[in-house]
Amino acid sequence: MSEPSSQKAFPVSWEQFHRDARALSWRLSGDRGFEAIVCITRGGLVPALIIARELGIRLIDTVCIASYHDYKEQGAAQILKGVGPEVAALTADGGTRILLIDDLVDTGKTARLVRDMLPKAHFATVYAKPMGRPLVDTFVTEVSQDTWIYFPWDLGLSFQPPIRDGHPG
Ligand SMILES: O=P(O)(O)OC[C@H]1O[C@H](OP(=O)(O)OP(=O)(O)O)[C@H](O)[C@@H]1O
Ligand SMILES: O=c1[nH]c(=O)c2nc[nH]c2[nH]1
Ligand SMILES: [Mg+2]
Repeated sequence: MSEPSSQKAFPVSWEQFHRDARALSWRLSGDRGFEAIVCITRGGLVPALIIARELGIRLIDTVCIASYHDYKEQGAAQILKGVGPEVAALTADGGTRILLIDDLVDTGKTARLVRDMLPKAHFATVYAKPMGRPLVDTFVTEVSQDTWIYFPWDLGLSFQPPIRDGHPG
């Protein structure tokens, strides 16, 4: 997906991401019987660490999907790797004891692919946009469809021109 300049920017710091992933952990806590986390790489790796730590889940696997090949073009979504044998053993009932994690749902294309693989898994994301929201069971913050979320692992420190010099923000 492109990141047009007309989109609103929602930059997220490491501290804020940690706080939001913890808030998601709170929403997922309680006696829910999750035995494994499956995170959708790569963005799901970071919240999966935080959620696994908070919920005490040690069996963690990945579904590797490549759908946005760079910041300009959205390529066809491709599953590069499915779950391994330990998690596959939990899929006979559709995956009710599996917690699926991603950083965000946008159009829902990625979520739909994974839902097809694990239809009864609980799907949780930190952020959600309206188009993808119906595919997510639990999330923390919704942003508008025309908002681009900037994750801390994609950002760096840079000079900010003073607002009076025409800073776009
Ligand atoms: O709802 P969608 O429109 O499918 O978009 C959401 C997906 O896009 C991003 O991943 P991306 O494919 O950019 O790869 P990455 O996680 O490796 O950065 C994000 O991490 C989600 O997985
Ligand atoms: O860094 C990102 N921010 C987003 O808002 C987004 N939507 C799809 N893929 C995305 N990646
Ligand atoms: Mg991703």
